Parts: sequence; C-alpha cells; structure tokens
Amino acid sequence: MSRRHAWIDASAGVAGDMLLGALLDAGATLDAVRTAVHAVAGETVAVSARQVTRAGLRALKVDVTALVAEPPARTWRDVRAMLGRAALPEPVRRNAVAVFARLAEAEARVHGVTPDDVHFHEVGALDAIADVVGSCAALHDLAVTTVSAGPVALGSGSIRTRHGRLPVPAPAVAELARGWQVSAGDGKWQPASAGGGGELATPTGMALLRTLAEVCEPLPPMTLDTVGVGAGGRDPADHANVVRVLLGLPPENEAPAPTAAPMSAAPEALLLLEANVDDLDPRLWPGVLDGLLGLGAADAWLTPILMKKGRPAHVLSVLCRAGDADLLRERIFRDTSTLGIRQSAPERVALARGFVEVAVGEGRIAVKLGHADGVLVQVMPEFADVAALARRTGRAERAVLQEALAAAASAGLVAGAEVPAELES
Ligand SMILES: O=C([S-])c1cc(C(=O)S)c[n+]([C@@H]2O[C@H](COP(=O)(O)O)[C@@H](O)[C@H]2O)c1
Ligand code: NI
Repeated sequence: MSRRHAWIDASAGVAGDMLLGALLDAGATLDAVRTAVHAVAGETVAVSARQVTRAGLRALKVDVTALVAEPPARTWRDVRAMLGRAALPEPVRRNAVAVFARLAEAEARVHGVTPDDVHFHEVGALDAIADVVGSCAALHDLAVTTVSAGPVALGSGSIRTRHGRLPVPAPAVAELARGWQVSAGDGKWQPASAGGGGELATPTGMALLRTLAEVCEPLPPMTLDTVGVGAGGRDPADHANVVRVLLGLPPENEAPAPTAAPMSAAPEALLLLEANVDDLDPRLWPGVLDGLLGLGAADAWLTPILMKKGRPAHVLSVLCRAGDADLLRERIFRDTSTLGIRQSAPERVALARGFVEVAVGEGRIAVKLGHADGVLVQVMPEFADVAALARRTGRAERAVLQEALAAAASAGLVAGAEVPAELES
C-alpha cells in the first residue's frame, strides 16, 4: 500500500478557493468535486475552474457561483445537518464536518456567541460549502493519505466586511492560526483602487489548512510527483497570489519489504490534559466530549472515580497535539466546572489508519483499518455508519454490525492481510 503525502505551501497565504484550485490543478477531477458539493448543497451552486496567471505564474482559479437569487442564511447547526444527510464518502464527510466545526468555533469565539449559532452569511455559506466540501473531496479523489503545511502568510492592514473595517489578520483567522507558524508575509497593503487590502489568509482557508494538515513543517523529504497551483481572486504585482500543493511519495514507500513484526511505528509526543470533576450536570458530558473532539483532540474520554469526601466524580482526559493544547484548555475551562487542569506528556505509538467502504444490503459502511508495515492489524466498521443504516432499515444494530464485518472479511479485510491498494485517508 503506498502512502501519498500532500504538502501545502501557504507562504503567500491561503483561501478556500485557492486550496481547492491547487488540488484540482494537482489532478483531482472537477467531477468528483462537483458531485460532492451538489450532494451537500443541491443544484444551488455551480463550481468551475479556469486557467489564469498570477504575477506571471500559471494557476487554476476556481469560481463558485450561487444559482439561487437569495441563498438562505445558514448556521453551523444547519450546515452540520446538511453534511450529515448528504451522500458523501465517509472520509470526505468527516473532514468537512471537522473543518466547519473549527471554523464555527473560531467565529463563535470572536463574535461572542455559541458555535451552534454562528451564521455563515448568505452567499458566503455557499462559497464556504463549495470550498470546504470541494477541497475534502479533491483530497479524497487524489488518494492523499497524509497532509502537512508550511508557515502561513496572513497579510497586514485592514479589510472591509459587511460588519465594517476589520484588522488583518481578520479576527477569525488569528483565532484559527493559534499554534501554527505565521508571518505577515510579503503582501503589502494597498488601496482598493489598486487591487485591495493585504489579506492573505481567509477564515475558510485557515480552517481547511489547520484541520487537514497534521503538522507545520518545511517541505518534508519525498519523491515529488505533482505540483498544483491554485489562484486567489486578486493579482497584485508584488507577489504571486497562489497556494501550491506538492504531492509525493514519502520515503517509507522506498523502504525495503516489511519484516515479520508489523509494529514498528515511532512513538509520537502528545499532551494529556486531565481534570477531576464532581459537580457538572451529567447531561452536559456528551456535548463536552464532542466539542473537544471537534476542536482537534486526538481523543477525549471520562473515567468514573470516587473523589475526596466520598463523592462520585469523573476524570476528564484529553489527548492532543501540543499546538492544540491552549485552545483545548480554554474549552475545558469554558464547558466544565473544573478549577484546574493537569498536564503530562505521554508518548503514543499509533497504527496508521485509513478507511474503505463496503456494501451492506442497500447501504455502504466505512470500515476503519489500522495497519503497520503494509499489514492490517485492526479492522472495524464505523459504528456511526452501522447505527445509521440500522435506523434507516429498521434492523438491529448487532445484525448490521455482523454483516459489515462479514462484508469486510469477504473483501479480504482481515487482520494479517495486506493493506488494500484503495485505502482512503
Ligand atoms: O462578516 C464577517 S462576520 C466576517 C468576519 C471575519 C472574521 O474574521 S471575524 C472575517 N470576514 C472576512 O470575510 C471574507 C470572506 O472570508 P471566507 O473565509 O468566507 O472566504 C474574508 O475577507 C474574511 O476576512 C468576515
Ligand atoms: Ni458576522
């Protein structure tokens, strides 16, 4: 099974349409992007792409056009429901939900509202849906298995929005950029008559990059395969207004054949945030855990304990990357009643993961595969898909789960088998 890495060059900034343009230019098909966008938004929006130049560089510019006169204003709750019911490949749905959750969280913080009440403005909502769903579908279509990105140029000066003049980086961008390497970049502020202000990164672009890229790093070693260049709307003279995506095979693909013991993954450094809580309304816990996972926690769970004074309580444990710890700590203080958070630095040895879909009756279920050195170690149908299919067909979850396991086994997905070629990221 070969891995395919995408490295995002956002040294001139990043916007949703620029990233989507770069992924299409790298070989993702417009068909795959349109199918996914239409599955979420219906025929209310058209996505097209054209060749342009930016400071003399050829690049692909994506255009998103609303086909309805007055697109409805949508909250994050509305968009989440649209993503939930759309016929999308599971990895595309999961990534798109995670991007919007991060965007809604950032907007909520800067506007002082709850994420569920964040409003994606009219045409802006359609734009964002097309950019986010389109980029997630394009990555899927390119069979990308891992993503990283370099430092991001954010810009300087100020921009005019429907709420008046905002400083650059725009507040939501600054929020989304926490924990990532950034700079103002080379984009100089100029008056609107000379092409507009110096905003180089937009909230949608930053939310996509922060969610899809696992780490901020210089271009990693890889055998370079394809370069895609996506254009922004403006063409200032002082820099090429583009995002680039470099696709290639990481060095592991060139390593010798796997040995017998398939557990050679290197430990990764993570942080464990923990708090003992004895006075939170128990009905709030599921929302707390979902919120932390939506913000990028690697895992979040509760352990029942007996605390001082004989009180039944829970330990909230949140495993995360160091760059996400500030955001998650603030979220824990906001959503629980804890007065303190412990922190330790465990190492995790994780299997590489991916998904394939199997047909079960009239539905499809994503099967999560954990693998090492080209060999499957864990094979487990996604329970959310099992439960959804059971609900739709009126069958028992247990029966659907057994059928999904049997479908996986007859497709050769069993522990010890070779990782299948079509493994999705
Ligand atoms: O209209 C609002 S509320 C608004 C808020 C913010 C904040 O950062 S808060 C930013 N903007 C600007 O809107 C455009 C579009 O951004 P997309 O991510 O939807 O492409 C961009 O210039 C933002 O900085 C608007
Ligand atoms: Ni607003």
